[in-house]
Amino acid sequence: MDKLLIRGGRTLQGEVLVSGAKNAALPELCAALLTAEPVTLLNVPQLQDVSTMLKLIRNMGVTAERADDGTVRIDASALNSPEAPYELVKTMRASVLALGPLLARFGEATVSLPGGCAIGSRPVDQHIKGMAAMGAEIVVEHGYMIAKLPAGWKRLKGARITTDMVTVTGTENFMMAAALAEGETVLENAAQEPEISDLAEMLIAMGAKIEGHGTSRIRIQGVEKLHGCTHRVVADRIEAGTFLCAVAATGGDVVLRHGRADHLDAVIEKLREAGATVQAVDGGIRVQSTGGATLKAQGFRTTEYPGFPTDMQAQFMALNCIAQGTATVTETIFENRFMHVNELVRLGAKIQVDGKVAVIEGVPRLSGATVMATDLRASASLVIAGLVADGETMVDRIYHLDRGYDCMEAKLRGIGADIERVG
Ligand SMILES: CC(=O)N[C@H]1[C@@H](OP(=O)(O)OP(=O)(O)OC[C@H]2O[C@@H](n3ccc(=O)[nH]c3=O)[C@H](O)[C@@H]2O)O[C@H](CO)[C@@H](O)[C@@H]1O
Ligand SMILES: C=C(OP(=O)(O)O)C(=O)O
Repeated sequence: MDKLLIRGGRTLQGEVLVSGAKNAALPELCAALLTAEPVTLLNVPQLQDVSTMLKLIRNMGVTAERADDGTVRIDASALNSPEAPYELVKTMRASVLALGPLLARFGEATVSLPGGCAIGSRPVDQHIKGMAAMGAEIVVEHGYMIAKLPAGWKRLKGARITTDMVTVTGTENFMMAAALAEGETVLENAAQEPEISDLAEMLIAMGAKIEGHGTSRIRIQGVEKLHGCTHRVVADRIEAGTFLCAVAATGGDVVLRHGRADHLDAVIEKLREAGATVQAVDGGIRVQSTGGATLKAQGFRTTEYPGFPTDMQAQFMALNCIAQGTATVTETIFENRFMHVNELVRLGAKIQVDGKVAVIEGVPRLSGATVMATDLRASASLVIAGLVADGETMVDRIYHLDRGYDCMEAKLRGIGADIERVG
């Protein structure tokens, strides 16, 4: 099993190319199921989750070709098996995004329940509630959501859907299903993440009628058919945010090419308050920092976009570990997203957790050790901690990292980090 070996203490300088967003590419690969015409996605990141999603849609009779330059061509004209089996869904929760497109295009879907994961129980009750509101008959049996249109129906029916909480993949599933439904769908309490807007723009390029994406009320007028399109996947704000935290913590001067500062307001604000200089520059983001104890620890609460993203909580916590002062971090989205804390403590961090709240007291130095990654962003926080720690840090179980970071160690090496993958 691959591990990352990091020799800490280097500052980072140069330029990093930010990849396409995992959380946009995954729903967009599913959106290609909505049409029988070819769809081309550009800037698709090289990630394990993308490979899993391609496997999932190929399993449905879809042709999907991936080129080294990030182009993926999908032809779902021969879609013949509307099923997302447990073996694939269990490794990637985003498989639930097949539910809406399959129901809309094929009139039925059998999608495995994803089950819990390291960061929380992550139920899909809202996805089920929304599809049912559009008329789908949906039961949960033998670990699967089995959904179909009522007898005699050709399409889902538009509906008003108000979810109990803001759900990102829920909003995406409803938007995709509603694009081909009969009549109007209004999504209240919709997620506003940039990935939602990126998906909406792709759907609009396919002929969908969508308004209000990027706000909490999205209106979709269903159309009978969608056509093919070419769409470029938006830059990954979480990858960019991860590099921002890494450079702020180690010190250095790095430009994140293609990074979108306007998608990272809450994180950038905190990095500035911590003492880093972060600016939007032409075609990217520049971060300059003197690193370590010159920074001040920053408290924050994770919330839905445009608030501080839960997917950045672990990485910012790594920075807080070596900053001056004490910070309180509250995780409000997932009930178990502090799995990185015990591993950071193994590196010498001082952190106390009480329920949703972690209190981090900055220490002058971390010292390298072997640590274990437990989920995707926890892995990234351990890499950042390893970059600032004295001596060698070995991060084990980096298959979690490979799920969502495109060539992370090569990108870090390119800006001066001493990091290598070992078997
Ligand atoms: C592929 C993808 O885009 N993943 C992102 C997406 O996950 P995902 O879409 O799974 O997360 P949600 O926005 O749905 O989850 C938000 C909260 O709602 C709860 N919930 C959600 C749906 C539901 O049916 N019932 C329910 O109780 C969840 O358990 C969680 O507590 O948004 C998360 C929150 O920003 C990010 O961390 C993930 O990176
Ligand atoms: C939690 C994440 O992803 P997923 O929803 O795919 O598990 C993430 O990207 O941090």
